[in-house]
Amino acid sequence: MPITTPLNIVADENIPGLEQWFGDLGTIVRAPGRNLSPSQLADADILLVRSVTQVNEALLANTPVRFVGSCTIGTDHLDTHWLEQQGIAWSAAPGCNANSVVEYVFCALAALDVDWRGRNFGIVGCGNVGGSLQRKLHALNIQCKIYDPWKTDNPDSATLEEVLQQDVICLHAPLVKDGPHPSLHMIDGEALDRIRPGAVLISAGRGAVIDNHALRERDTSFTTVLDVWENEPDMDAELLERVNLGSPHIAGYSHDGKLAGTRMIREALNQALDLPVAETAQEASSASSPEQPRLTTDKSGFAAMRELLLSMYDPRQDDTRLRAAAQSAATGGESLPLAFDQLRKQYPKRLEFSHYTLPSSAQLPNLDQAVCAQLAILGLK
Ligand SMILES: NC(=O)C1=CN([C@@H]2O[C@H](COP(=O)(O)OP(=O)(O)OC[C@H]3O[C@@H](n4cnc5c(N)ncnc54)[C@H](O)[C@@H]3O)[C@@H](O)[C@H]2O)C=CC1
Ligand SMILES: O=C(O)C(=O)[C@H](O)COP(=O)(O)O
Repeated sequence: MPITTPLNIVADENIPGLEQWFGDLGTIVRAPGRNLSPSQLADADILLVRSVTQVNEALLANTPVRFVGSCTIGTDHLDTHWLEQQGIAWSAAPGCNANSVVEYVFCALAALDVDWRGRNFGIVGCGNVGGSLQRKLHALNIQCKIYDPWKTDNPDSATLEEVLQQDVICLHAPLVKDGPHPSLHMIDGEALDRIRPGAVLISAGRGAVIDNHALRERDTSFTTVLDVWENEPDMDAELLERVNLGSPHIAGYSHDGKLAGTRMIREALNQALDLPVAETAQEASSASSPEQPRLTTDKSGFAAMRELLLSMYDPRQDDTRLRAAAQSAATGGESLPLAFDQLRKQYPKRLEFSHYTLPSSAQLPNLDQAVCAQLAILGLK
């Protein structure tokens, strides 16, 4: 159905680049996404959300909303079946921050001082995130096994049991509650017991893919990295004490990934409602990236690679902030759910590796060619 501008747009206040990408279309009202109510949508044509807004009949019934855009990869917060039944167009942003999550995986391993060379990886869920991780591992000559019940023709395809036997296990499955391959609590107590002592488990898909209670109750002999938690933002503070590295669901929070999400939703809206691309948005998208500080290290080998990666992004800072928030909540400060959301809202600007230039051998004589080649595979220019 043809649509005329100006439009009324209601958007999660945490979506960056709203003005550049949607400013030409009409009025933008920003609101906290976690508690959006139907009354805020009484005049809205377009609803723009991130993953914290449950978009369903309870929110949208009897509102004029005709397009819902989620500037995220995940779609488990959208009742897509109901939206389609109602003829409300919708889109998410597949792959928008996949590279950010892959970089998070390598930086988490660097933070834990786990040299990934010579280790075998297992990946659960081989879409944009898992597939990109698999390609990087192949390029780095690292073996991996994949469990993805919808992609059994993958050359690295394996059973979940085999994947859980690897040295580094990365969970990148979406949250699926029904159908032939649900992922809800796919990593239950029995699955956790299969993980080998000394292995590393990294969870950066959705929290409830792991049974958090089962994980908390176990005396695990493997290293655990959790970016996502069951019942966010009301995460289990006791579980945080048990994990080696924790963060408030920010694996995908590179500046690039967030802006890509906003851009992709504008493109999807253009398609759905037959709208032109905003000129200002085209200008914004071609803006060059700011000058980055020169990377430096006097180390060699993996120690050098580790130091360089952590100087671009160090997940231990996310861990420290989350633990401080949990500690403060336990001693009468701001509640952990509020603090969890605040940490995400005030997240520092994090740029992907591609913004950084590989140091030349003249600049860093201790850096051998093999490490330079690996850094290039990881995305440095
Ligand atoms: N921590 C964070 O900040 C972020 C988390 N995510 C989460 O990661 C998930 C994956 O992202 P993408 O790879 O981009 O999604 P995608 O949709 O491209 O790929 C998901 C893959 O998982 C597979 N899958 C579905 N059910 C499965 C099951 N039961 N077991 C194993 N694999 C299963 C699918 O076949 C598909 O290949 C998203 O759905 C989202 O929930 C995404 C971005 C950032
Ligand atoms: O894209 C996804 O899917 C994610 O998990 C996002 O990175 C989560 O970010 P918010 O939508 O919760 O801001």
